[in-house]
Amino acid sequence: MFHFEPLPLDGAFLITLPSFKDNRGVFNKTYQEHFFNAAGIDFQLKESYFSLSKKNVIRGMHFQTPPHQHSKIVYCPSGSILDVILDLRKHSATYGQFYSTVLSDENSKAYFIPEGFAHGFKALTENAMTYYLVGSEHDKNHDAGVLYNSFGMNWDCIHPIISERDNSFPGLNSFESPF
Ligand SMILES: Cc1cn([C@H]2C[C@H](O)[C@@H](COP(=O)(O)OP(=O)(O)O[C@H]3O[C@@H](C)C(=O)[C@@H](O)[C@H]3O)O2)c(=O)[nH]c1=O
Repeated sequence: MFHFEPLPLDGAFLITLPSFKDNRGVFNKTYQEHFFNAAGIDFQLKESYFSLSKKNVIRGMHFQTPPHQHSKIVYCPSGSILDVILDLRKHSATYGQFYSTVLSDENSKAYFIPEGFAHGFKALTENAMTYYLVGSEHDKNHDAGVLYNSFGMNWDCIHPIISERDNSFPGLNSFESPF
């Protein structure tokens, strides 16, 4: 069974995926419309992708701006990541607040991340896989971000491996949220 834990950031959930282990290995279910709807989540899949990251890679904090904003389901089928979501909804009581947790092949946890959030993570292992189910198609002109170290998250990482683009995002304080 899916287990949906509502997070303190309204609309976001930490999900425990159904996981079946036997002598061959493991089988995990990542999405089933009926159960997501029953938990109050309306999600329409438009795109899916995954990344593989070296240990201490930080990717984020990413989102797509309106009218291409999206919700997404994120999980880690292989290795482990420290995964972070940041509320960018201007009228939200938790604007600027974040939540972080470990997603891994051991714990079978996933996030449901609503529209209006930024998302990022640090790879805790070599070859950490991050898998996404996404509610809108990629649009490079609306692909945006907030600087990963500008909102109070302790990444516990002195020399992260990070892209130039991610390092050039505005900090949360100088960011005008479109959400
Ligand atoms: C996200 C994305 C990237 N790309 C391209 C752009 C670029 O050339 C290459 C790598 O893109 P990035 O550096 O943005 O990859 P990455 O940093 O892994 O991007 C991901 O980061 C995490 C934190 C998320 O939340 C995801 O939604 C996504 O934004 O892939 C697509 O073609 N489609 C896509 O949907």
